Amino acid sequence: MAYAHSTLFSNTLRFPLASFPNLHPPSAHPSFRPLTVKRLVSLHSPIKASMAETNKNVAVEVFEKPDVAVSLAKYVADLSNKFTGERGAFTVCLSGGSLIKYLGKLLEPPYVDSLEWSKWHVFWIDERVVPKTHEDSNYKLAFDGLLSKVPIPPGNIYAINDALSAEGAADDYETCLRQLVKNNVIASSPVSGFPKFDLMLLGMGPDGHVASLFPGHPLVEENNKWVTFIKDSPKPPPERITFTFPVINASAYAALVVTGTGKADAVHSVLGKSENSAKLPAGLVAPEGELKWFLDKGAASKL
Ligand SMILES: O=C1O[C@H](COP(=O)(O)O)[C@@H](O)[C@H](O)[C@H]1O
Repeated sequence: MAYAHSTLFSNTLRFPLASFPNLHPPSAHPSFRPLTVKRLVSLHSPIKASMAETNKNVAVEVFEKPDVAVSLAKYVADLSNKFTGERGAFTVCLSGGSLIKYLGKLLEPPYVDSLEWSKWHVFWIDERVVPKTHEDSNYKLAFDGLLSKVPIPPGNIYAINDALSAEGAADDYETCLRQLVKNNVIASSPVSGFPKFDLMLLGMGPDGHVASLFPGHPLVEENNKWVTFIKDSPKPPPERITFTFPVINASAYAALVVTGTGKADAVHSVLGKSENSAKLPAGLVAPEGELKWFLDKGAASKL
């Protein structure tokens, strides 16, 4: 088994549908659900936009860099309150990379003392197949930066089994998730049958990858497994496990937290008017519920 350590906005301005054409993922993708822009809203100095289809929303917000963390903390806290109140548990999935530092405001008042940390269940959307003490470990990053500082029961923190091969760790993590769905800790999507996590917190690489789903890699097309593995990741380390798109896209809420000018091209490819970008993995994120992009001005500089 895997280790257990171990809103929307008032309309002020409308933009044409064509403003974010690349949010329409390729129809061949198993998780494809077309998005239709219902409204885009621009408020105060940050760009604030919201797009919605009948039963889902996509919002894009652009902040001054320090405000990314402020807004993200409020967003996570609101969802924690919602789900702990409604179902007595909050299932939240973390990425590695730059995301963790943007969660730092959760360690400050009012959140640190008011959130029901004991009801959190924490998972990894992707993990590197390295020991949990290794500098490349997404678990270590999150544990050192967040999880060790809040009273989440150790049994509610689901790290991968770092004693296994990549393939073994992916199978083991999926087995763990299946058991938690059986026990109703994780909800199940009535639409797809895949596990329905309350919140996915995603980052995006400069190449447009999310989780360990890289552009052009066959894993992007995986539509049966819940968790899979990669041994040839273009970004080191090469061996990783990752949630598949059907799991990412079954979630109730998903956030993409993307900062820096180095990601502006990929952001433009997904959200802008570029022709060939819909194939980037970030453009395939389409949760059953709501998707929100948290961008800083650098990442949004080419929109
Ligand atoms: O390798 C990874 O990269 C992505 C993006 O990381 P960032 O540092 O550019 O934000 C991350 O979301 C993923 O979890 C990680 O394994």
